[in-house]
Amino acid sequence: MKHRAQAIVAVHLILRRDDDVLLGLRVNTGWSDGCWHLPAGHLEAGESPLDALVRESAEELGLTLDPAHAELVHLLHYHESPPRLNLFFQVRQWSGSPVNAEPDKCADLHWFSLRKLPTPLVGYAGAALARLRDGASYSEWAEAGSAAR
Ligand SMILES: Nc1nc2c([nH]c(=O)n2[C@H]2C[C@H](O)[C@@H](COP(=O)(O)OP(=O)(O)OP(=O)(O)O)O2)c(=O)[nH]1
Repeated sequence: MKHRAQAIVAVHLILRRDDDVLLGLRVNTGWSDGCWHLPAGHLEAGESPLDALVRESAEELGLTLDPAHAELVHLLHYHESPPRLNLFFQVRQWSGSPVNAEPDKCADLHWFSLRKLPTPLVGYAGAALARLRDGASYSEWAEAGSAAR
């Protein structure tokens, strides 16, 4: 019998202001707390990745995103059990100003130059941004490190 993988899907927002990107400092989430990370969220039942991106942007940042302005720029397969498909959408136009709408889960929100990202940064987010800078639309990551392809 075939064993088909059942992957968890997570969407990530690369909100771009010229050469800057918006990152949040995770707290009280139970995963990578104390690290900077892109605004992100898990796909919920019945949602498309774009639905999830629009919902998470509103919940976490108070932003209204037009899905037409979201460009899928990278897919990172995270080797874990279950595996994770991490989708990265870049957005350069939006309505409203980003605010920290979930201060219980995010201690700080800040714009950073893509050339000078903060530490500690969630490893695979930094890897995806670096690979994207190199023009790659696909990469793989395992906790021990990345296996870029
Ligand atoms: N590799 C890995 N990534 C994880 C784990 N848990 C976890 O939240 N993440 C990452 C994937 C996404 O980047 C991001 C989404 O988490 P989130 O906590 O922002 O998700 P969410 O807003 O949908 O909230 P929830 O599903 O935890 O209730 O966190 C994990 O166990 N392994």
